[in-house]
Amino acid sequence: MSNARAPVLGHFGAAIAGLTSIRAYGAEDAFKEESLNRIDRYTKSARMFYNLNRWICIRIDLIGAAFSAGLAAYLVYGRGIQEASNIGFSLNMAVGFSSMILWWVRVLNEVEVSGNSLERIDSYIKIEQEPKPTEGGQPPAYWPASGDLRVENLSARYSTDGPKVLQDLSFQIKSGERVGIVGRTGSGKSSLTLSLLRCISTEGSVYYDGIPTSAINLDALRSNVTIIPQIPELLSGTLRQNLDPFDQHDDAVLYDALRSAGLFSVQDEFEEARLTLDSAIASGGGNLSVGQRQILALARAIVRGSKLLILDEATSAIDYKTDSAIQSSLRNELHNVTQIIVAHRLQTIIDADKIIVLDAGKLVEFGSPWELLQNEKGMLRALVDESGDKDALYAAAHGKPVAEGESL
Ligand SMILES: Nc1ncnc2c1ncn2[C@@H]1O[C@H](COP(=O)(O)OP(=O)(O)OP(=O)(O)O)[C@@H](O)[C@H]1O
Repeated sequence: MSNARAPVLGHFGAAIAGLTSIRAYGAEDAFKEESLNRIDRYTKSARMFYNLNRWICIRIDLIGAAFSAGLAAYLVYGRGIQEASNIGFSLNMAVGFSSMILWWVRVLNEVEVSGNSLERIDSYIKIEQEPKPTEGGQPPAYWPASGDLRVENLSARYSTDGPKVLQDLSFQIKSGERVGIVGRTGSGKSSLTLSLLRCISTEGSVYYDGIPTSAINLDALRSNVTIIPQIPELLSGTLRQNLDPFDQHDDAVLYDALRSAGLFSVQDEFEEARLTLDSAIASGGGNLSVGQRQILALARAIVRGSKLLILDEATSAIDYKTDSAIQSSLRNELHNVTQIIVAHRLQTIIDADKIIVLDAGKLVEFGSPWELLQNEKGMLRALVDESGDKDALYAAAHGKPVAEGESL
């Protein structure tokens, strides 16, 4: 019965969360049917459970009643006349005893049913865990003083027997550099960001400010790197709580971060629905657009002040104008912060200090954008040539506007 109840509740929760999509795709009937099937399954076992309960109740009551009646007959008509007080006491105990037996049966039954939850907790405990923090894994207090990153022969895979999704990557990023990662879909861009955080199993070495990341505790590493994923996660509460959950900064710092992240360039100061520090945020950021969520995640990253900031297509849902405003704020506001930017949109990273081009998990090009564009057979050049605004990209990579008719 416990096993059948969870799917009913899960399906109900999912249906409520996706109500708009269900209505939009006209999938009400399919959902209703699935829901009824799950309720049927639950009802079958629930009915059996309650019937068994009644079964045992009636039998124990009958046995109890027969025992009490037998005792009463014995006490009244049996050998020697007993005192009324003794008879009353014995009968009272006999009736109480039979209801106690029933109570015990019910309690034991409950324990068995609840054991199911223990079994589940046990199976969760037995899943493979990440290494626990150790004394030796504590980094020095000054670490990280810079965002220097050195990667040597880094390979990664999602499971121990899975294929290598990154193969022998080696590169070095100086503190404060903006580095773009480009490559076709599935080339390993997101996997590279995950392996820097040791979220997937890796081989080779990654040195962050001179210390190998494999030698430090995971919590220390991850609290010193900020990653903004494609769809950022927000918590329910106010915008202030989302930016600064531990109440460590004042409003001026938070407003500055919001400005740097570009929030004020996408909303009007007098707009009724504009976001302020006191705006309520629904769980998961459900009441914000994906673009707004990305801007808030950026602001949160600025407030955290890590030395290494990874943006995984973090501005993919923002229009080009706002994206370039954000990129220029990131360039100007985050001094001495190394930025690794995974971008599909080449405009976002074409003026980066360096670009890493990945292809099928291998690093095929690494250098400044202009340098890479000189290589006629290069992959970055091919990607730029394929794109719609090739000229603007060349100009941005070169750092100056290209005059009409000038040869690239
Ligand atoms: N959770 C996963 N388990 C197993 N393999 C995965 C997983 N996620 C990605 N992969 C594999 O890793 C390879 C690289 O994927 P990755 O997500 O890093 O690519 P990407 O360059 O970021 O792509 P995109 O531009 O579409 O985001 C792919 O071949 C993919 O099949």
